[in-house]
Amino acid sequence: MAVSTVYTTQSLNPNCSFSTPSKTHLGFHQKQVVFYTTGKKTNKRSSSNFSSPYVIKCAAGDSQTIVIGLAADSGCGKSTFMRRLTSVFGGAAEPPKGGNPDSNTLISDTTTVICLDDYHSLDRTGRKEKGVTALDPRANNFDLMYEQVKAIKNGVPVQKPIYNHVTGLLDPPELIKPPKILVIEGLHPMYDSRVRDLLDFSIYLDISNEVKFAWKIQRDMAERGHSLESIKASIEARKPDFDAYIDPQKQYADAVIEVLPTQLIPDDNEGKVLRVKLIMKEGVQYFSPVYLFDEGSTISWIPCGRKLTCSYPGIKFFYGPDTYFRNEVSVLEMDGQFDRLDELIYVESHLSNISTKFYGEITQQMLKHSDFPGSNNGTGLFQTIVGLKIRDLFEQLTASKAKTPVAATKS
Ligand SMILES: Nc1ncnc2c1ncn2[C@@H]1O[C@H](COP(=O)(O)OP(=O)(O)OP(=O)(O)O)[C@@H](O)[C@H]1O
Ligand SMILES: O=C(CO)[C@H](O)[C@H](O)COP(=O)(O)O
Repeated sequence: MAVSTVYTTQSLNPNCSFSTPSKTHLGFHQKQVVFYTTGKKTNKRSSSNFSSPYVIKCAAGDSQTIVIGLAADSGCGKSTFMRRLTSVFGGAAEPPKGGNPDSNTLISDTTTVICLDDYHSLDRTGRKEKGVTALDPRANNFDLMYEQVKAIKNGVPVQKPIYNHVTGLLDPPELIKPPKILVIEGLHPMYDSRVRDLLDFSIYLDISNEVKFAWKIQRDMAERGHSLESIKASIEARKPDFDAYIDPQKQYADAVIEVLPTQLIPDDNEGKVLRVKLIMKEGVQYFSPVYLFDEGSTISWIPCGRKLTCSYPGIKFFYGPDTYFRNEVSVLEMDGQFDRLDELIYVESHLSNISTKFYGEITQQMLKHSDFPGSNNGTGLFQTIVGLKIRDLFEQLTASKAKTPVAATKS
């Protein structure tokens, strides 16, 4: 295999050099390679696959990107969470300017969110031919994911492939420059131990089957015209691989947002009122779990009354210590939904360690995005809180790095 000219990122980082890839680096499919000369495509590619055409090695830059992993199944609220997170840092997130209109990447001043679907090694037809789902590790290129996340973390731009959800094909790659914060979101951010070890913080969105089903119906039936039968069939078809490869990642997460049916309405099967748990691992550097009233105590709180308007079935909070996959955790739980979002300030004022910069910041964020799904319940509240904790973690990590001399080289 001859590699001619590759897209050169050297102009962006003079510390980098290139070499041809090893077999391992190319991984599962090494036949289809894209060659570039300074952004111009010079050789054809197969639509069925794409692997990185080169290996980049760079000396240390001045800055290091902080990497956050967000894992969840498809349709479980990752995009909504990302919009809340980006908003905490100010500014809107947009696809790369002038790039592929079907890019899955979102860039704002501080954050770049890349979707791990872009590391599918098999396109839609390829998966069908091999009889594997996108959740199956064999349909994903973890070698490339690891190399590229590591490169970005070390301040090196990469040419990341794009999985096109419109066509089901792998498109030519896009340039990803190292941001201050890189979020890798998708099915497998914590599956491969090498990628997992690159994460500074990890989150898992754990949506129970009942709720997932209700959300899928809402989106795919109401908004996309799918039939009830096809939605059920698609959930069932994914379930074995979801259980085998996606769900186990939650054991590694620093924070889990678990979404369950309410316990306030007996035998509820509508899935509209939700019980949401924020499970926060203890002992994570730069992350101090949020607490209600008194740290470490076990507390059950019904805030409805004079200061919080509640209609049926009301609102119930719970806070306390627990264990989760043999780790010590703190759990904050909210069951029910807010009638008036402006009154959330009452709840916010009873929470501590929320990493706000001013009184009422959570309420302000929630009001700002009141049209996002989950704004009246624990999903929106806890996503906003995790966003604030990530901002705090980023600021602490940046401050600590500023004090530490930069190492001579990084691998
Ligand atoms: N907190 C929530 N409350 C109610 N519905 C929600 C919530 N979050 C997401 N949904 C529903 O799920 C759908 C998918 O949400 P979103 O696009 O954020 O998920 P996603 O994980 O990014 O999906 P995909 O991976 O398929 O792009 C929304 O259109 C909405 O119907
Ligand atoms: O689980 C998924 C993550 O988003 C998708 O189903 C997977 O990426 C395949 O996408 P498509 O259905 O568009 O071919």
